[in-house]
Amino acid sequence: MAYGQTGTGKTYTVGRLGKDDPSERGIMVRALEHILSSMSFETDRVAISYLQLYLESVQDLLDPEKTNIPIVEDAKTGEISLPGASIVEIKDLEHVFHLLQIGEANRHAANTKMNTESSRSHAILIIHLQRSSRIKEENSSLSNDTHDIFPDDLPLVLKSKLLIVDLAGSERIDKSGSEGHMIEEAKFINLSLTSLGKCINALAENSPHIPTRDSKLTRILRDSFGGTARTSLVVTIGPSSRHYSETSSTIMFGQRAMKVVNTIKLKEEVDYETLYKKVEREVDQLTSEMERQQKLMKNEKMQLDKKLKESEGSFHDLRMTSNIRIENLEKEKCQLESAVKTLMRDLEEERGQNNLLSEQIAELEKLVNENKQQQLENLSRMKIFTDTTKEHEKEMEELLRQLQEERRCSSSLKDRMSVLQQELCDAQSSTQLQESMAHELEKKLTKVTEEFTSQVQSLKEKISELISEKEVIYEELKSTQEKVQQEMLHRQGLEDQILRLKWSTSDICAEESKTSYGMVRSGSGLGNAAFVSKSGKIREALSGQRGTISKIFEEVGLPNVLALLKSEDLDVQIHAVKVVANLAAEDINQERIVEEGGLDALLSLLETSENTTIHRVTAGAVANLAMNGSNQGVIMNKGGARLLANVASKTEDPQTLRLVAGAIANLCGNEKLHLMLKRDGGIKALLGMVRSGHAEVIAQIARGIANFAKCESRVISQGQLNFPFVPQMFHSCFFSGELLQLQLETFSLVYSTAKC
Ligand SMILES: Nc1ncnc2c1ncn2[C@@H]1O[C@H](COP(=O)(O)OP(=O)(O)OP(=O)(O)O)[C@@H](O)[C@H]1O
Repeated sequence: MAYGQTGTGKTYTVGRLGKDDPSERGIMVRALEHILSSMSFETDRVAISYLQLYLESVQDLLDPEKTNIPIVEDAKTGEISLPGASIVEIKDLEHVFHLLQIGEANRHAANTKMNTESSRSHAILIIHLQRSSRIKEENSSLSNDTHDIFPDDLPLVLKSKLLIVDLAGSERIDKSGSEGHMIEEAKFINLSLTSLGKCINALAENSPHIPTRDSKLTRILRDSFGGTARTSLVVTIGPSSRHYSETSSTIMFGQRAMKVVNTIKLKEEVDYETLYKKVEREVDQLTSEMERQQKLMKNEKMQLDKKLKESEGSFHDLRMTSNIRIENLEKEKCQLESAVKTLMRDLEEERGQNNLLSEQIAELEKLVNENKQQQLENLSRMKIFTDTTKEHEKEMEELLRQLQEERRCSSSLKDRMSVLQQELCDAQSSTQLQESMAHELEKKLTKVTEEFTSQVQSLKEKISELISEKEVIYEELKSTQEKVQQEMLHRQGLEDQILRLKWSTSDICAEESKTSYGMVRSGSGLGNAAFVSKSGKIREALSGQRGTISKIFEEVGLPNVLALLKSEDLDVQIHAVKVVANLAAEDINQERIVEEGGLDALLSLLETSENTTIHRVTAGAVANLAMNGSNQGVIMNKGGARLLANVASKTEDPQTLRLVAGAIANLCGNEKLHLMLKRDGGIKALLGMVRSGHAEVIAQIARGIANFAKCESRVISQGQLNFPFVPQMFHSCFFSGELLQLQLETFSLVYSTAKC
């Protein structure tokens, strides 16, 4: 900037053209001359705008019609631009002269006292410089994002702007001698210069606020003084002492301006246009390369398709060959399987024969078990035989296991064949490998076949061994059968003996049906002596028969006899009860029969059986057991009185009633059981049997009453005798001669008891 009083040589210093004499040239021409001499038209560009600021209006000196050009400030960078101004690119110095001449011609000037050609406007020459460059990353101040996209060899543009300002004169209005319109000019000039001075002052003082918006001059120069720009100020003064104050003011202005500290910054930015072109070129190259690659791929694909077809043809041939081989192998496999099946059939036949043998052995075991004597011997034989059979079975199992192994071998052969099939499928690329595998498989198959043949041979040998062992077993079986035959004959003899015993027992029972069992023989009741004297002969006969029974009993054993009480055969059951009844007649057997469970079996028969003979004979047996004092309590505890009463209520058979009455009569002999007898209905049943009217029944009833009364007489002193059945008996019975004595004795006892 050239600052100074009017006529002091600002325009002379800055804007002189010096077209013919280079020494006459001002800073504008010299600057452009210097730029043009150092620039390259390939990479660099220089253009100028020539403006004037007149009355706070920006005008284009190169195109005077453009007036009031707006001043635009970039919000981001703070750069000032004048969008409406002409920007003319400079090619050479002549062009510079031409443009500056145009601008000079259009500049507003007026005569002042100070200067006949005083510049009344601020002339501003803006030189736009642009230099293309390529800067590596380390030297670049560009943002990281830009470098991420274009990592190296970036097309960059260095931009610069040189403003050469020829300010209007800075003198005061009065001194300049301006009048009218010129006063207005002077005011605007002073306004802009004053605001320029304020800005310089603020910059010199590092004030936070620079008042650049006060005038258009400071707005245009905003990015050209202070901050990042380099500013040079030419101060022009007049040598005359008359202009002392102006000179002083100008110099002070210059001094303040010297205090302004600037920090220059290089302005560079990416040349996006060039970059775009470059990228576009690269895209074109890549597209053509891609098309070329696609073409190549297409050709390769065609070649590969051709090869694939050829491979498929060869693969088809290979598969055909493989299929033929597989068929051959499967045929061999079928043959092997049929051989295995034949062997299996033979083995099954052998097994069937062995099963038959086992069945026969089981039958033999059944027969042998029937005889206890021979059982142990037969068992030992059977054990030996079973062991032998188990061994044979083990051998058979071993053979079966071997056979299963053969089957497993066969299945593994199948698996191998399937693997071979898979491998054949996979062997698209290698026929040789396929053939070698098939050859190997054939070898394995041959080996397996040989192994199988040898195993079959060994099986055959084992089968022949089995056959010889089977013959030995047959011999043993024959001898065992002969022994069983002998055992059966022996058993037949034993069964004959049992039959004979049954018959003899039947005879004894027939006799007994007319008498009683041992109960009448025992002498616990009243009237016993008379009865014994009358039946003495019978008893002698019975005694002989009981001897026979005792012998059987000793031979067979009580448990076995008692077991027959539960026989399914009614005839056997009846005879068994009869035998037990006779045994119970003996004092020695009575307790033992109860201990061995005979009483339970008899009571069970009384409860469950519907057979009258069973009822009769069982009642006799219970009556005999009831003769024993210790048995009486057991009978009562097991509900014997209740069961006897139940039988008595169901039957009208005098023999049965006689035996039931006898049993209850025996129980009546035990004073401890009287309450239970009453509770279980024994006394009531005894009394109810009077309805029979049969002498022998009445006799037993009377005996029971006598036993009861005899016991009651012993306890009468401790309580009152309740004997309600006596009158009923008197009323119901008739007195036979045989029983008269017994009944008299009974009644006398009853009455004596009642009296007490
Ligand atoms: N160094 C110099 N040598 C010879 N002549 C000079 C010199 N400086 C200025 N002049 C002459 O002085 C006159 C006034 O100069 P100039 O027009 O450059 O002053 P100015 O400061 O630009 O005035 P204004 O501010 O009014 O335009 C001109 O005729 C110029 O030729």
